[in-house]
Amino acid sequence: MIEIRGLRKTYRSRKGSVAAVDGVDLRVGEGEVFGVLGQSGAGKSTLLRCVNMLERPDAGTVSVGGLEMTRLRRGQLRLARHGIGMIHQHFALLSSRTVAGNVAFALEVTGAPRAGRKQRVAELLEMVGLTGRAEAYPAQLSGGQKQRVGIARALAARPKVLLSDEATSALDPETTESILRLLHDLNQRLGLTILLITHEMTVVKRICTSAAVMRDGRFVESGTITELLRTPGSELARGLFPLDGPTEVAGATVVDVTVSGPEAEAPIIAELARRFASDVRILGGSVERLAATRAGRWRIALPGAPDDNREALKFLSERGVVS
Ligand SMILES: Nc1ncnc2c1ncn2[C@@H]1O[C@H](COP(=O)(O)OP(=O)(O)OP(=O)(O)O)[C@@H](O)[C@H]1O
Repeated sequence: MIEIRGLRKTYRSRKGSVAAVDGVDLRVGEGEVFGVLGQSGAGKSTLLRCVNMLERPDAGTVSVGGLEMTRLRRGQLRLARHGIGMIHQHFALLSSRTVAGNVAFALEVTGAPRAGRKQRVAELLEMVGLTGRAEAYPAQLSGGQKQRVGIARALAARPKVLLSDEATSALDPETTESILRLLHDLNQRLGLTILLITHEMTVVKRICTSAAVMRDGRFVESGTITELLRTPGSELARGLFPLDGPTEVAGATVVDVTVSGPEAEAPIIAELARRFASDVRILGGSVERLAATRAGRWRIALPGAPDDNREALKFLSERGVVS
């Protein structure tokens, strides 16, 4: 649905130049929720804004739903943007318009026929759980409600793709959860493809089926969550499941084990104890439900040196990632 190849964008000023996006390749399949995680200044916003051409890339190609965005003329681009909704960290609502007025505005801009607008606004407000707040003004709404208006507005033209620019960063944890639930629900109900940028691991954990870590304009790792969990040393896997517990134990071999999918439900540690190491100790870990899969990660101590545990380590490697 979204395909980006060799994307570059450099900002030049008197102080010098910054390669905000420095050669990014990205593919987001239809119905996928792809999260780009990175710290401030990593280039996430620039990348996102290159998808709907709010920023013009210096090099590379961006195609959305098969349309090569970099080649479109102004009029064509305006039409193409109707198929790409966008939501923002600070909501970007019109303060002088009511909730219904904000949503209706999006319909006006896209040239939707006047006759059906009222009904469509009601439909959109229902979809985001704001029925009953149609006549309120943005100043009378909570942060979560404002973002719901932002989402309704972004979906007005029935886009296939939603771009989310730190949509939950200004919200408290509970409200973040409810907005992520709504986005997940819309993804499932409408088959909406979502590309989001965030600096919060929780967002990736809750709704992303794939993710990338961006640093200094580049992706340092990228893949489906399941693939990343199976990649030894993956930063994202570590971030999704921070492990506490000591990394060294005298007289024992300490290993981290990551499993996903059906393996996360299997009694792996019990089987390990029964077959190889009855004195195995769990030092830390958890099993969690991610958007795409169920996964578990444990730090365990096996009595003896690695050589004494060769069979046990082989058993673990066959079932998950051992690092
Ligand atoms: N319009 C601009 N002019 C000059 N430099 C810019 C411009 N926009 C972004 N930059 C620079 O490009 C780099 C990437 O910025 P970008 O906003 O894309 O990162 P980000 O990961 O989204 O961070 P943040 O979450 O803080 O916005 C930064 O060094 C930033 O200062």
